[in-house]
Amino acid sequence: MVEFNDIHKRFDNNDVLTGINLSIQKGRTTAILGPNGSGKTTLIKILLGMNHANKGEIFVDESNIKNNWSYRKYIDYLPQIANFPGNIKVKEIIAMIKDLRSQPTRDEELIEYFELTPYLNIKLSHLSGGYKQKVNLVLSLMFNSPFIILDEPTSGLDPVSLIKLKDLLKKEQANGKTILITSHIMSFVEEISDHISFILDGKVYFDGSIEELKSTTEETNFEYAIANLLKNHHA
Ligand SMILES: Nc1ncnc2c1ncn2[C@@H]1O[C@H](COP(=O)(O)OP(=O)(O)OP(=O)(O)O)[C@@H](O)[C@H]1O
Repeated sequence: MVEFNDIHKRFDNNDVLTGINLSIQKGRTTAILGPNGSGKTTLIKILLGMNHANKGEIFVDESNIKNNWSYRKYIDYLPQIANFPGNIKVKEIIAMIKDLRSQPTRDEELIEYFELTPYLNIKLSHLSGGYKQKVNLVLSLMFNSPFIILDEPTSGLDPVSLIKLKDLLKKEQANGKTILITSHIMSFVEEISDHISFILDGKVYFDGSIEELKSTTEETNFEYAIANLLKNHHA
């Protein structure tokens, strides 16, 4: 569904991505993992046209995205840090984002699901981090698009909300959606991902299933398997 071909990205003297080759398969949940600063968010932003690659090409459904951004209509995106003006109320930001796309939305269902009804008249600046994240999840997922990209969706969520998010994503998977996530919470990644792409030193260092990762690293525990990738790399 998405093919990254030899993607390079440099910020000033910082070579962040130095030849990323990666396939995101339709109907699968792919986790892009890697240490802090390895370029996960940068790669997502390049796919969305928010950053420009210095080299390389991206194909979505076999069509080069260069000068053809129509595929973005079919993506729900949760940014790692969503900054909206703090003096706007929850219900107002939801209405504003709804107005941007004239499409049917499922905001009411999601507001109820994340128990946000009592907070609709609260200003964003008055919300806790976890509630802000729940509002961001409603904003990102309300268009019910077939391709979901979530950059650190677990950020600030308490255990009950985390379980709710996992259940919601499992339902989306069952409905055939394609999901791309980044997260540093390995239990979350292990539970919902079909495929792991691990970025290190600007390249894809491991690409395969969780089972393949465990057998490659000879670790039965997923978190240790990821740590093993890093340890062996630096050995
Ligand atoms: N707009 C920018 N200008 C300059 N440098 C940038 C910019 N955006 C990202 N970077 C740098 O690119 C590198 C990769 O950043 P990125 O946010 O993609 O990493 P990440 O893997 O998502 O990290 P984390 O796990 O900490 O969220 C970092 O060194 C970061 O400082």
